[in-house]
Amino acid sequence: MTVPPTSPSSRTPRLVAWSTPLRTRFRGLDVRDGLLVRGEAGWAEFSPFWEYDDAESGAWLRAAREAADLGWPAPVRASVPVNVTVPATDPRRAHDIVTSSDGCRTAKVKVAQRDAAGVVESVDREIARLEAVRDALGPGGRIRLDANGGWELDEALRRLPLLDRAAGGLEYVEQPCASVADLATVRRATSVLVAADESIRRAEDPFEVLRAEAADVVVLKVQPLGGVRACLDLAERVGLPVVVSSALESSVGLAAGLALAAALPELPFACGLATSQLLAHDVVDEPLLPVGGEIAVRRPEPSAAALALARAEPATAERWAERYRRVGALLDGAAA
Ligand SMILES: O=C(O)CCC(=O)C1=CC=C[C@@H](O)[C@@H]1C(=O)O
Ligand SMILES: [Mg+2]
Repeated sequence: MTVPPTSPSSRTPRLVAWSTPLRTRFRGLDVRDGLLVRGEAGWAEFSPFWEYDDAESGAWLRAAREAADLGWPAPVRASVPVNVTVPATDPRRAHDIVTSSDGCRTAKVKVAQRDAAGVVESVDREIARLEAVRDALGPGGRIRLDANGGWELDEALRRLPLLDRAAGGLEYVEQPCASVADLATVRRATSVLVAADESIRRAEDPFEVLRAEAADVVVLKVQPLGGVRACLDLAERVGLPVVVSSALESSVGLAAGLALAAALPELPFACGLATSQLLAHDVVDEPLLPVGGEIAVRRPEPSAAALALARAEPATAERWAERYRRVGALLDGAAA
C-alpha cells in the first residue's frame, strides 16, 4: 500500500501493515500487528498497542521517524545477550519455551496476571511455573519476574519471598506494583532487586523513580520512549543499569532495540529482545533470534516471502494507515 507523505520528515514513505498470531497468549493478546514504514535510512516500525491513544502513540512515531529518516548511532558491541520471555502459561509450556530458546541463560517470567474477571493468578500457579523454568534452565541460569504493576503492595511483599525460593534465587522483579512509592517500599522491604518499566515508559516524570530510590535497574523500550537517541540520553541521565526490552515488535522494530543495546556504554544484564520467538510469523526472512543466547547486531529488511504470511488484512491495514496519519498530524501540529 502506498500513501502520500504525512510530514516533511518522511518524504516518500511506503507503508505495510503486518499481523501475526502469537504462539502463546501474551499480555492478553493472541495477535500482534503494526505498521512498517520505509524512509531514506531504511525500514522502521510503528506499532503502539491498540489501547494507547494518539497522544501516547506520539513517542512511538518519533521512534519510527528516527529509524526511517536518520538511522541509529554506531554500535559498540556486535551481539547482545538476551533473555527468553515466558508468558503466564502452564508449567509444561513454560519449560518448553525455555528449552527451545536457543541457549538463553536468563528467563523473564510473567507473574501477577489477571483473568477477564480481574482475579490475579494464584501464587501456587506462579510457583509451579518458576519451578519448571528453573528445571529447564539448570542451576546456572538467571530468573527475573515481570509483574507489570499487577500486585497490590501487600501481595508483592507476601509473594516475593515464596517466588524467590521457588526460582532458586531471583535476578530481579520488574514493576512489582504500579506506583513508584510501592516500588520503593518493595525495594526496602525485600532482598530482591527492583526494576522499573511502566514507571519509566508510561510516567509523566521518569526521574521520580530516582528521587524515590525506587529501583535498582531501569527497563528502556525504544518505541514508547521516542527513539534510540532519546533512550541513550535517558540512560545517561538516570545513571542506573539499563535493560533494553522489546515492545513485542516484528524484527524490523526489534532492530531498533538491538541498536540501543549495542550503543549503550555498559550492558550488565541480558536484554528482553528475543520476542520474535513469541510470534508465529515475522516480516523478515531471517528474524532477529538468539544463537547461543545472543542476538547478532544487524538490521534486517522485510521480505515479500515473509510478508506473504504476515501481511495484515486490508481493513487492519486501513486502520493502521489512518492511525499513522492521525498521530503524525498530532506530532507535526505540536511541533508547529
Ligand atoms: O522483556 C522481555 O522479555 C520481553 C518484552 C516484554 O516483556 C514486554 C513487551 C511488551 C509489552 C510489555 O507488557 C512487556 C513488558 O512489560 O516488559
Ligand atoms: Mg515489563
